[in-house]
Amino acid sequence: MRKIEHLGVAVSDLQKSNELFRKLLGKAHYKEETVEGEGVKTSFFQIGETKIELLEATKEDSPIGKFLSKKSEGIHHIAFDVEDIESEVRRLKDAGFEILNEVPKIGADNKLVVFLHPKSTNGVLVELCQERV
Ligand SMILES: CC[C@H](C(=O)O)C(=O)SCCNC(=O)CCNC(=O)[C@H](O)C(C)(C)COP(=O)(O)OP(=O)(O)OC[C@H]1O[C@@H](n2cnc3c(N)ncnc32)[C@H](O)[C@@H]1OP(=O)(O)O
Ligand SMILES: [Co+2]
Repeated sequence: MRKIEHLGVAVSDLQKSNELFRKLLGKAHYKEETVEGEGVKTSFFQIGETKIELLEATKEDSPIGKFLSKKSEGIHHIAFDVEDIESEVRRLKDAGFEILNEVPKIGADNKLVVFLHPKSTNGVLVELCQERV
């Protein structure tokens, strides 16, 4: 793990939250991107070395849709930047963490991503991100 890549925040209305975070952070988001496979539309704010990723569900039956139906808006996951996602998956699996998708999938912001189940990470949904070349 090289650094915190982003903090994922689940929101109900991406445009409203873009404006709120623009006021909060004093700068606008640098991109919006929909990840069809995840049923999510994202918006990214760069803050120093790390980012805030706002996440709005594009369909009810999606991780963010389910999260918002059971909980409220707020912090959804923490993402770590890794150099070699496949070796990190092997290391973490050997260390007893539950990997949700052993095969990395395409994420937002030009990344390959893997998620760990929160029940094996003290209740924190963890995402691993590797820059796609
Ligand atoms: C990839 C695009 C983008 C990127 O950065 O590139 C993203 O980050 S997309 C983010 C959205 N995608 C995901 O989150 C994929 C991984 N998530 C999942 O597979 C599910 O959401 C999962 C397995 C974490 C939860 O599934 P589900 O909601 O169907 O199950 P439950 O509601 O029964 O939850 C089980 C258990 O986990 C707790 N939970 C659920 N979500 C979270 C969370 N975000 N943080 C912490 N804990 C969470 C939930 O409370 C249940 O706990 P329990 O004690 O059993 O009540
Ligand atoms: Co993320």
